[in-house]
Amino acid sequence: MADVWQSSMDHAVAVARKAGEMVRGALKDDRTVMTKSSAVDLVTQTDQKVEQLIIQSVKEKFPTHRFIGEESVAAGESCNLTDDPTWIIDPIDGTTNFVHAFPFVAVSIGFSVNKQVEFGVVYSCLEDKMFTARRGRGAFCNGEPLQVSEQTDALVTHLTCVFRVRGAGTAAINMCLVASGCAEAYYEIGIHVWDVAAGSLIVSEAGGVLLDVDGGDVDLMSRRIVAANNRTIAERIVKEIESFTLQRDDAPLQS
Ligand SMILES: O=P(O)(O)OC[C@@]1(O)O[C@H](CO)[C@@H](O)[C@@H]1O
Ligand SMILES: [Mg+2]
Ligand SMILES: [Mg+2]
Repeated sequence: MADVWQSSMDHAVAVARKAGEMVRGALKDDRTVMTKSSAVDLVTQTDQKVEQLIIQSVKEKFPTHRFIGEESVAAGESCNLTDDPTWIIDPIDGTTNFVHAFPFVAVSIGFSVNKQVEFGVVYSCLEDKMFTARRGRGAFCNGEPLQVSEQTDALVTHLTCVFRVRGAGTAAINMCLVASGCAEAYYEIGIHVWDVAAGSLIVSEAGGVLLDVDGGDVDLMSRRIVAANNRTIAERIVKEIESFTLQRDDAPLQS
């Protein structure tokens, strides 16, 4: 049966590649850094230009679709997920890495309909790795199928004291490492929906498990996530985490 979202997904892959070219080009230029919510929340003109590039090109092709983009939200746009087809965009996931030319920098595009992620595209642009997933149809890296690891002993991306730990500095790539079988798990409290919308589908389509840090179902607006190769490891991580609650991404704006 024809896939109604295939042309949107093809467009996402094409525009992510273009965005990656922009990011690679910008690495050769001066990278002027600004801050957003705190001294460690960085943004560059490249983040803003890449988001404009993606949104503009999607608007031309799919004028009725909606957007949640990191830099648009930072500029005051709302962050509410509706049932409408919605592009959830992190133009550069790993801005700190980008500023330092640390080679893990991703363009992340998730696409949801009826609040369900239909496809995810994460382009690790300095590695030239294009991760894709379509709901119900598997996850791929540069066209090769992805499968989570079968290990029962965990290598974890991000913070924890009981497992062996690595971190790429980008939620999107950390999740693709789990999907690729290079790490068994990733967890984080403090991410935003644009960091994980695409990566979450890539993990689940590669056979992985997603949980909230309290062990319930994952909620992409809650700013908390555990992604693992299997339920046993996900639940072990849930047991170890001292969880806390942050203001949700879709909390009403303060006036
Ligand atoms: O602001 P950016 O670069 O889009 O994203 C910030 C980020 O890279 O920082 C954290 C690193 O662990 C992750 O939560 C998240 O993906
Ligand atoms: Mg990000
Ligand atoms: Mg970003």
